[in-house]
Amino acid sequence: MSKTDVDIGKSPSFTVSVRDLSLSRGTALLFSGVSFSIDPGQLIWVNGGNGMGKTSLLRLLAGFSRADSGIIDWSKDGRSVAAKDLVGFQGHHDAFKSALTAHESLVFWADLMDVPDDTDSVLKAVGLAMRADVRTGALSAGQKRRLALARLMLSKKPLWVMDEPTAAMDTKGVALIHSLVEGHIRSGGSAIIASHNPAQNMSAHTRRLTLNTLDDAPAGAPA
Ligand SMILES: Nc1ncnc2c1ncn2[C@@H]1O[C@H](COP(=O)(O)OP(=O)(O)OP(=O)(O)O)[C@@H](O)[C@H]1O
Repeated sequence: MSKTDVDIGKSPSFTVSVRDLSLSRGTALLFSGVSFSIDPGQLIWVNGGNGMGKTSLLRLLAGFSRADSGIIDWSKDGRSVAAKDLVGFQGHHDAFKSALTAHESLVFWADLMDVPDDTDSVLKAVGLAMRADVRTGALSAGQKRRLALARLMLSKKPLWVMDEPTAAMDTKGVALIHSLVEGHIRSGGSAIIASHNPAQNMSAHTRRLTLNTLDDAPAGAPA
């Protein structure tokens, strides 16, 4: 493990299996026939145009909503577990209270997630050590994204589900995300990333899932 790798504890053996998932919104079929599985050390890159259902799929994977049909099985050490036991989610909304400082926000989340308070080290890892005492309401958009990344590291969850993590990030921020995800995967984690950008080879086991159905043919499994 290198200095920036995330310690996710004793390498858990986990798999998330998705079988024949379909989801509609209103009268529109977003996707159907989506099947894949992800194991430690793997990365799945979810592509698709605006409104194709990337966020909706990620929310299913995080256990926040239910599919119309199909199965998602989250398993750890051979036993089915709840999504929250495996998945750390980084979405579009940061969910930080604007009156709390960056440091206070992470202390709050560490307590809520019942994980060790490694606040200082994760703030440093995302380049926010010097902004630790700034209210989150006064952070820039990119700094808020970095803080959300720090919370994801803090969560110690083995599967990172990330929705457009590079949005609002500068070039250094994009490189930082790539290296943190690489480190996470190297230390036995995995990641599912939705992005408009082409897939990045952050893992030797990178696959791509393209959502392009919207009311027509089923989306295929990742190549
Ligand atoms: N709760 C909801 N109620 C009704 N429609 C919804 C709901 N959530 C999503 N949708 C619709 O489902 C479609 C897919 O939305 P989603 O956010 O998953 O797309 P996306 O691929 O992430 O898009 P983008 O690239 O623009 O972020 C959109 O047409 C959206 O309006």
